[in-house]
Amino acid sequence: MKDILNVKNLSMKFDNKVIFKNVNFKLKEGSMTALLGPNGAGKTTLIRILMNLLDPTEGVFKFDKEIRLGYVPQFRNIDEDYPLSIKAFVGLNAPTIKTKRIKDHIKHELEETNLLEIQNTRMGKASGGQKQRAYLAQALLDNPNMIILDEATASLDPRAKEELMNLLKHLNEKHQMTVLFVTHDLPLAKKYMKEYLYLNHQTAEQGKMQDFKGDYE
Ligand SMILES: Nc1ncnc2c1ncn2[C@@H]1O[C@H](COP(=O)(O)OP(=O)(O)OP(=O)(O)O)[C@@H](O)[C@H]1O
Repeated sequence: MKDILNVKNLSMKFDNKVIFKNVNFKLKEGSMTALLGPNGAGKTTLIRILMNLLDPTEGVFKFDKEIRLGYVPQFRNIDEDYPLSIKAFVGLNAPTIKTKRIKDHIKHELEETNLLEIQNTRMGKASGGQKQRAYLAQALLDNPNMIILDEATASLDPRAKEELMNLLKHLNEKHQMTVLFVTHDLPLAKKYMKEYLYLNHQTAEQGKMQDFKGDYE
């Protein structure tokens, strides 16, 4: 498998505070990587840099030119009276005029994320797992071949966590989706992820998930 991301000598400082320095790593196409590290190690900062939302202090990174990036945040701030249905919420990431092709695409992603049967449920009434899967469906509308998830299982119950992880596994195995998954949940990462990238002490270490020995919690 080819490398789809090459990060070289990446350093980040906020004011004079060094978050990480000289970070080097590569990700392979179709890899499933847990981005691990204690609070404040810079996981979200690294993701924001990779998504071009923040400039690193030093260093470079390069995605393969065929990469289409999707991003799934941790769901939050959806009030109980939020009016949109799950289907309408997912469709926010599609053109306003819903042609048949677009409607079919939305339906396909609702199906892919096990939301089709409850597509008319209001987002405000949906469970945490359903809301989180709606965010995933939204991201999938962009046809990404790499997806970054930032603590997407953090506030889910155990069953909803497993369901989301099984979806990621399916996307990885059936659609060769490359996955980068920020998490503090080591047991979950050990069960579903294949590789790890561990940010700690201002540096990054990479390896096979089954060999991860860090114990930072
Ligand atoms: N825009 C900013 N300006 C100044 N400091 C920042 C900024 N963004 C993040 N930081 C600091 O950078 C450090 C790394 O934050 P970051 O959110 O990347 O860590 P993290 O590994 O994602 O942590 P957590 O696991 O708690 O989410 C923290 O000390 C944070 O306070």
